[in-house]
Amino acid sequence: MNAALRPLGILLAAGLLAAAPAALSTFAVTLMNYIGIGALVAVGLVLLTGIGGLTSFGQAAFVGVAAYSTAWATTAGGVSPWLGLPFALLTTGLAALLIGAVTLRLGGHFLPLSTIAWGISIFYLFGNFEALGSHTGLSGIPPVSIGSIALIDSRAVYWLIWAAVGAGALFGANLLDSRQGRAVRALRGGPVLMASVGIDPFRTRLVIFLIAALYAGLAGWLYAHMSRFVSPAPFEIKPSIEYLLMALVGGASHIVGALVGAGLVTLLKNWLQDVLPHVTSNAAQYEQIAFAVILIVIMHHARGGLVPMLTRFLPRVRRAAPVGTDPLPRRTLPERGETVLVVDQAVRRFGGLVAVDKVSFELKAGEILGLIGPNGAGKSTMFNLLTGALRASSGRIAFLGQDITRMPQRRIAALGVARTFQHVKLRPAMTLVENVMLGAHLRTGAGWLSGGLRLDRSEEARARADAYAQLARVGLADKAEDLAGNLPLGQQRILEVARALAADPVMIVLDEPAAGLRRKEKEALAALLSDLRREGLAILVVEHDMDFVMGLVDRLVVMVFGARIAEGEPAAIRRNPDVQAAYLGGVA
Ligand SMILES: Nc1ncnc2c1ncn2[C@@H]1O[C@H](COP(=O)(O)OP(=O)(O)OP(=O)(O)O)[C@@H](O)[C@H]1O
Repeated sequence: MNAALRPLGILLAAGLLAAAPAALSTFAVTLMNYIGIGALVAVGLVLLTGIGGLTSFGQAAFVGVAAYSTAWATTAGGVSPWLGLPFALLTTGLAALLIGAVTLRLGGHFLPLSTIAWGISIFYLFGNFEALGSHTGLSGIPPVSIGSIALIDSRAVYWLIWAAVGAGALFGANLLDSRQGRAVRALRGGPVLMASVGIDPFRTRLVIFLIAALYAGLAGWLYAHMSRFVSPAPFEIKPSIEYLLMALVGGASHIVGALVGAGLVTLLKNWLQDVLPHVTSNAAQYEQIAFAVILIVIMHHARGGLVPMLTRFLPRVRRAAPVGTDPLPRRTLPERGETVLVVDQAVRRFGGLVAVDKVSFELKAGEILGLIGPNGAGKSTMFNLLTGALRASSGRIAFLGQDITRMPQRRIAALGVARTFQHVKLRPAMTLVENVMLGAHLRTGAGWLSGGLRLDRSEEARARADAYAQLARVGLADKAEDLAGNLPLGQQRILEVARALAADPVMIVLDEPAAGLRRKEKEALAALLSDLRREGLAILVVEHDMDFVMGLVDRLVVMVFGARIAEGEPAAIRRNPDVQAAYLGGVA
């Protein structure tokens, strides 16, 4: 949305919402309350599913855990509903952590499947638990009171619900524009990308799963004190699917989409419940069929949902470049000439295939080393061993004197190893500057809460200034606010170099950085790498473009069939008969 339109849109929406209780009938206000509760759950699902790519069919069960918790605490325990809220969030949070810890390590379809199992089982638990009123449920739940005013009337509860929706939406939007939010947005880029910039993908998944459950928990608390009665039915798998539908219809990757989706699905459901009994005696089944049809139509025609479909026609918000902000502090690099990397007899086998066969070499600060060899020689595998993306079968790799042979990728990144990828791994829907800021994850420390509450602004400003500086360095500053997915492939490679530099590394490893670059871009890249060498960085380059490599590197290591067949200065390598034979015609 346009920068000027956004506050105007928010003001208009807030004005309409504030006028609604006075303007609408009691029935319509009650409907609005249900929309608000649905919207809260859907905001959590936007973060979890739309942005993080983790599908949950169990959100209604989390709503139920919270609703039952507060119902039980306030009826059997006699505590105030305000105390019921932290209790409800605690039980929901614990349930989410438990389920998340068990299932989030499993990839593929395990999460959706296990959330279905969780959604079904919790429904039966509620229904069979005497203390929770079995299938009859719990009644007599007290309303929430503010001072002496009990929020009994739907017009009174309306304010509480929509204040919660407003706060929840704001927290979600803030979070997405923060350090941890970028981590969530990077989840779809895969674990190797995440770990290469020092992010723990499992932890990120677990926390966003927890946050989505807490949104559902807040909705459950509101629901229990609005209805003043809870029974198992609203928390089974069908409402879970409806919540998911809300997020998908509105636009699974937009917070506003959650609100729009909740509105549309609730209104449609209400309309179907009015109309279908006149048409069929099986209204409930036909309602499900109608929702299934809508879901299929959306999947086919508007995968991103309605909000992105509409905002596509509006100009995107482009932030101004930072002015006068200090960038992030930098580490002290090792002295030039100091050995930073020692690879000693590294071996990596894939079954019977030896992809890296007893390879040894060293790399010094202020040096560019080229790793060359024909296709399948084992260069990328060697790279993956150095960065921790793969473990060596035997041998030893040391970085700055520390044994990193079996170290997890994230810890190696934290020591100062940054990389680019042969197959570019960027987040296309994030801007260039956001992609680069991802690289600075370990140099910043803002947590989830400070991101959501916007307490991270000064650190964010410094990280942005730093990212702009890196983009300026690689010649992409004028495109800083463009989406990375719109860049030509060659420039995407350069953007990966900027992201690697944002980590303030001691060593960068570049996997075919010149592939797809035009001549002028190659020259600019070579000039940049020479500058970095002068600054004392250790640089390792895998490259097929011999002209580029020969004019740039200090030394070359040549690999063929996994083994190192030669090492030396470019001129000597050019003359080496073994190398010429390996390349069938020479490298010159
Ligand atoms: N995960 C894997 N499982 C099985 N074999 C693999 C795996 N990764 C690489 N290999 C094999 O190891 C050998 C070395 O591959 P690698 O990708 O490291 O070569 P490369 O020198 O980087 O080649 P290219 O220049 O084509 O990228 C190849 O035979 C490849 O098929």
